[in-house]
Amino acid sequence: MTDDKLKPLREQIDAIDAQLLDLLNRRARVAQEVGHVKAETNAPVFRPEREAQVLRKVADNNPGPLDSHDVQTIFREIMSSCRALERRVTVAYLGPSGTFSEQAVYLQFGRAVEGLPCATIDEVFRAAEAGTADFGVVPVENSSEGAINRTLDLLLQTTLSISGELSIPIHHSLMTKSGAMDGVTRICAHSQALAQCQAWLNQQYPNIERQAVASNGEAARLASEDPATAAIAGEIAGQRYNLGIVKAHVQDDPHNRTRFAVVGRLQPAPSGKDQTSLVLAVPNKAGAVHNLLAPLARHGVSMTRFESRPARIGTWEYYFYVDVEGHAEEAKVSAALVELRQNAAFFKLLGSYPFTLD
Ligand SMILES: O=C(O)C(=O)C[C@]1(C(=O)O)C=C[C@@H](O)C=C1
Repeated sequence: MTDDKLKPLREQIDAIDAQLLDLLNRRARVAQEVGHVKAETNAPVFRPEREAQVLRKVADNNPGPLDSHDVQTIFREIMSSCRALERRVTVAYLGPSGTFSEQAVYLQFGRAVEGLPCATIDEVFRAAEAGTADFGVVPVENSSEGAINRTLDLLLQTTLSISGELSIPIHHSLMTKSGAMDGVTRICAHSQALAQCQAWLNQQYPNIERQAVASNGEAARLASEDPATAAIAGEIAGQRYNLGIVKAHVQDDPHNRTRFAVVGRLQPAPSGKDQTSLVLAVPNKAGAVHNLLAPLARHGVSMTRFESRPARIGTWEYYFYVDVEGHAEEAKVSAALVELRQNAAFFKLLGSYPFTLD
């Protein structure tokens, strides 16, 4: 009875799927042509500003009933597959596979990329600097634990630019080989994850040793090899290493998120809604920071982030990591940057890129 009713509806879906398939391949053939044009001039395959515009447009024009975020996810994958026909880009990230960094790679680039897992954040930068990877994806900041200091230090030294950013929810699970805690003598995770679950661990397992390891993915791998080791990691890492969940969502803050930056040699053109990141330092005098930032207000440029980090040269001096709204090529941003550069003891433009955070 139900099947009788379903049959004509499924026939409609089949007919629409055939049209979609045809349209998708027509789009792919045009992308191939774009690829040929780019190859003639050695132009970059990945154009984040164009992808951001396509995604904004489909969300703006979406009549429903599909949710706009879901439509964007579909189009992200369509563009990823089309891009891969031009050339498959390689993206380095903090591995092993199963980490939140890997998840961030797929969220930003879609699935049709070559992921290159690296053992450390330093290696991610090196891979992109050496050209082994086209881009690197690195964690910048966690909503409960603050800045990822190693990334901030490397951004200061690198020749790469920031070409994009994204933020993803971070849900940690406690996992073991058996799915239970019997016989477990240590809990492994990245130091950030241990910090993000500290209150819960103090309450539930105050007497089990905690060990910081290179990544949550590495913790999951260790737990898969040793029944006396538990891992705190994302569920994807647990699935990859066949772990059982002892308890899901053990992070102290249920809204825990991490912001990632995409680094590479590419400097994206303006997309219409962009953000610019820079690092500044001022001489250690009263009012210096206030004076330093005055050009932003004067030119009507909004600051969206301000983070300080000790310069570690023995005196109380700081580097300031600043994000502002707009692209460095926009007149008012460019004018403010010229003045900021004049006032600062140190000035480094990290990059302008499409604004994508919610
Ligand atoms: O417009 C381009 O430059 C393309 O290569 C096409 C396309 C797409 O599929 O829409 C694919 C890759 C780029 O990153 C941007 C967009």
